[in-house]
Amino acid sequence: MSETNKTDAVEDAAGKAAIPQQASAPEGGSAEREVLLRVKGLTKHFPIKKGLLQRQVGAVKAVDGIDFEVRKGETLGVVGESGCGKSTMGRVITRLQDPTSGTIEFEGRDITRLSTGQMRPMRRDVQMIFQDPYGSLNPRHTIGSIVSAPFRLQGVEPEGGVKKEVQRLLDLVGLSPEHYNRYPHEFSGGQRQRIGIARALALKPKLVVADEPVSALDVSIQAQVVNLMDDLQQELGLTYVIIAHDLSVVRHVSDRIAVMYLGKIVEIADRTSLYEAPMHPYTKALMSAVPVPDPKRRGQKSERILLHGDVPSPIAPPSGCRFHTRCWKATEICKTTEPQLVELRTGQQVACHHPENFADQAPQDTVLLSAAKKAAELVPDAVVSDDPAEPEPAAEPAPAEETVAAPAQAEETAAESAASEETVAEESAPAKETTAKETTAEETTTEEPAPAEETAAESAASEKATVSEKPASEKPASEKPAADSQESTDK
Ligand SMILES: Nc1ncnc2c1ncn2[C@@H]1O[C@H](COP(=O)(O)OP(=O)(O)OP(=O)(O)O)[C@@H](O)[C@H]1O
Repeated sequence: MSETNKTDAVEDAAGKAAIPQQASAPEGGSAEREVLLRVKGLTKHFPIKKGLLQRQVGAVKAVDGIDFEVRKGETLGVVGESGCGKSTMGRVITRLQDPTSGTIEFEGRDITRLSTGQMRPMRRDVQMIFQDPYGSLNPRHTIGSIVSAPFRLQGVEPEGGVKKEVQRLLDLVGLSPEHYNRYPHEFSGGQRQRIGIARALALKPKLVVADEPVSALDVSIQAQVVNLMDDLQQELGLTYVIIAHDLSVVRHVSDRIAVMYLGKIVEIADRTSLYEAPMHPYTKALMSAVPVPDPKRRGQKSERILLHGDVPSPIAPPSGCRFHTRCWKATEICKTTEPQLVELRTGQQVACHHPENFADQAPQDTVLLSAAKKAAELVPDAVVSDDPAEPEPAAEPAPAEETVAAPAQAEETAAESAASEETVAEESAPAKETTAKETTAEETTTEEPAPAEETAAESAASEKATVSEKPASEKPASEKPAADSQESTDK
């Protein structure tokens, strides 16, 4: 968002979103900047306790060893499916929650173990914007009281007095200073989010962590809030970490993007590389669900990679690569050895044994796991017609050969899989025979659900999934790939 040159608002395929398209960040520009936040080996495990003695019987591994840096003035987007640990990561790096292990450095200073008192001066520099503009403002407090709270808590007396400064902040976020004495219920969702932003900016922070800042808002209002955050970044030199599951929003706001899966960062790269040449299969599947509002691509067919199966439990994540239970490229090494996050291209770090758009990191390991053959499916998106009056043809069903593996080495692996299916007795039915009741090998061995696991499952189910987590046959008719001509392009 930092090097944004706003151009005209772009409508997406459904003609509804109006988030401004940004100019690409100059190559390498972001990398040259000073590091503001450095996170190393960060973990956050929530203990699961049972019995009278409340003995710990396990842990939800919400964040499980992540490393990244945020540079001054940049926007780092963090994406991933529901329950992958994005919000927990945001709360831990702002020290709203204590990490289990790892280190967090802010401006070169280790803040990992600072006490609440020691953290107080740092709170001015690190602020958070919350997802829910309805729940994050106290309904009994006036806007003036809410926005001035940081001054009271920090004992800061702004020049010209608190009221004048609050009114300036309200004006800065596009609200009338006369709203000072009103209550949150008198405002719309978008206005409330502006109030939350004004509160976060009161103490002139250096880093703002925004957790799903626009997901609770109407699409038209989302664009306004995104624009506002962008303007404020340029005006105040802010650094953002923006957590979101809406890939269109992340694409428009971020300089670099980190992709999380089950508590791990699987890929981190600048926006252009990530969207144009994703290297982790999971990133590729996520990106295939992003609508491209490019008039030149009208009339062309596009395809989405539909991942089968639920996200595994963060209580007992799969061995090796955590994505191997849903990956169409998974081989034995993926099951046994955890891939490290390494820089395979300049500025693009990936944790994968068999990356896309790059040389295979484990070329000796070529035999696909049986689960890999039914892990993903290629679903043709609806053809977008040039003529808005012309009805869109229904998408063709995916040809049988395409149902097993996704692009790149997919043809080869699909052919190999098809051949080995006939010879390997233990292997299950081919992907085209996948039924709603089918489970992967890991699913059958997953431990009995614990309360937190249920929460994760519920949240996963309620997510407006960019990558559908259910087999197509489980979905309502309106969501089935063949019928979702407009809806699928909206997501
Ligand atoms: N306080 C908590 N106690 C126990 N488990 C928790 C707690 N907070 C989060 N979790 C679990 O940690 C995992 C990661 O949750 P988190 O909210 O960070 O994910 P997320 O990627 O932000 O998802 P969403 O997009 O739905 O908010 C989930 O399985 C969740 O149930």
